[in-house]
Amino acid sequence: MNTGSARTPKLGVQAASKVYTTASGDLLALDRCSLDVHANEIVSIVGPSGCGKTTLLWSMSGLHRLTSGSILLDGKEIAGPRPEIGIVFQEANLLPWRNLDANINFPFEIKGEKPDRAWIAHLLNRVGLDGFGGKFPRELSGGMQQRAAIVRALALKPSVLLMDEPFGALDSFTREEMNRLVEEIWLDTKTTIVFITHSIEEAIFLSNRVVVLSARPGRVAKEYNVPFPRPRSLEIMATKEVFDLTNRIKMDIVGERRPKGSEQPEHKSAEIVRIRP
Ligand SMILES: Nc1ncnc2c1ncn2[C@@H]1O[C@H](COP(=O)(O)OP(=O)(O)OP(=O)(O)O)[C@@H](O)[C@H]1O
Repeated sequence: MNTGSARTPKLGVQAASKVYTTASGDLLALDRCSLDVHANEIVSIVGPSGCGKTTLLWSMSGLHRLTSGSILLDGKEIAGPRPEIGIVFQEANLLPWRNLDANINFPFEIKGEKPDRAWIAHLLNRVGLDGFGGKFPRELSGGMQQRAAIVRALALKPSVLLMDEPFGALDSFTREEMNRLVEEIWLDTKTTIVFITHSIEEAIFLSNRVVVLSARPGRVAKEYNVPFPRPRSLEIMATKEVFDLTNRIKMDIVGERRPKGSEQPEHKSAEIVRIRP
């Protein structure tokens, strides 16, 4: 499914800046933010609230235009949404008047393409929604709706899946279940995933790399490789190494949140930290 080479990042963010024009003036959300995501990686993006995570993800999807800078997919600049890039939002956004099958078919109808039924059946089975195709969103729990949203995105066989805090609204038990599901799907498909979350535990559980953004305007402040073996069992997640890494990232975010007076923080190029398993 992936075509990126070892040299060319699957998704490249180059000096991305985004200014929102608001009633009270211009707001710089991203400031020359650069980041490479390699094929088959799961990269999580964390950072203080309002630092520009969603802005960055939407820019990566082509849904948001950057003020300056560029987004490259397999080395080629993108100028708008691309079929190779799927996205899952915090809300499942299923159409309430369509049943699950019809919701999953919807993007294909828009594109005038035939869905790959065998692949969709495989995905529904993978996420435990076998036999639910005739159900309407109101008949499904929040976790089931989000699983359906993941199937809808993966049905299009994207080579990159962008996930914007997809499990933020779920209870912690369902959230852990969903994290295991994403890991399983990734082990299955090796789809490149960029995942935004407020939960450092979730980021560490899922990722090959965790990227910490600075306080707004967002830039990459730090990166951590996450070398723990997969599947990441409860035992692995309870180790001192995971605990220490969680705390380091927490401290980074708290540090970024601290008021820095009127000066803009000066960001050095991102430090890459390697943790031994
Ligand atoms: N459409 C918009 N118009 C104006 N300002 C916006 C818009 N979208 C986001 N912003 C502002 O840009 C900044 C970054 O927002 P963004 O949602 O990208 O941050 P975030 O890190 O995802 O936030 P959170 O952690 O709260 O989810 C915030 O100050 C936000 O208020």
